[in-house]
Amino acid sequence: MRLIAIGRMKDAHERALIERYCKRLDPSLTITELPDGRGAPVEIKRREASALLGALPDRALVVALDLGGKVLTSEAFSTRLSGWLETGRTVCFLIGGAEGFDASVIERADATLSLGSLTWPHMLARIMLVEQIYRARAIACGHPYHRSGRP
Ligand SMILES: C[S@@+](CC[C@H](N)C(=O)[O-])C[C@H]1O[C@@H](n2cnc3c(N)ncnc32)[C@H](O)[C@@H]1O
Repeated sequence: MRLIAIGRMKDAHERALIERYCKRLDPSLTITELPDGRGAPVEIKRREASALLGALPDRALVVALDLGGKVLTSEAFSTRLSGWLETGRTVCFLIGGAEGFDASVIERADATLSLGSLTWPHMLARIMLVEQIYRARAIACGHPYHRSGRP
C-alpha cells in the first residue's frame, strides 16, 4: 500500500504517531511526501494534482481522501480495503494540501473516502487515515485492537 500526500511532516510527535501504526501494518504502507504547490489557489491545486497523479505507479487503485468522499464505518472500510488488496493492484491513498484537490484527482480516483464532515489539517488527516488502515487490518485479522461493541 502507498500513501501519497502533499506536505512534509516535520513534527517529531506526529511522525512518531504514524510510525506507531506503520511498523505493525501488514501489508506495509510506504509514504511519499510531495511539496506544497505555489501560486494562486487554482494553480496550487493544479500543480499538486500533477504531482500526485504523476507519483502513482502503473495500475494504481486510487483512494482519494476528500471531504466529499464516502463515509464508511471502520468495519465497512476494512471490508473495502480487503477487496482492494485482493485486486493485486497497488492501493494508493491520496491526501491533498491546504486547498484540497483539483477535480482531476477526484476524476482519477477509483474510490473516495471521507473522515467525516469536519475539515482536518492534512497532517491530522494523515494520522487518522493511517490509524484507520491499521484498525481495518486488525478487523480483517480478528485482532482485538478493534472492539466493535457500543454502549
Ligand atoms: C485542510 S484539508 C483541505 C480542505 C479544502 N478546503 C477542501 O475542501 O478539500 C487538506 C486535505 O486533508 C484531507 N482531509 C481533511 N479533512 C478531511 C475529511 N474530513 N475527510 C477526508 N479527508 C480530509 C483531504 O485529503 C484534504 O485534501
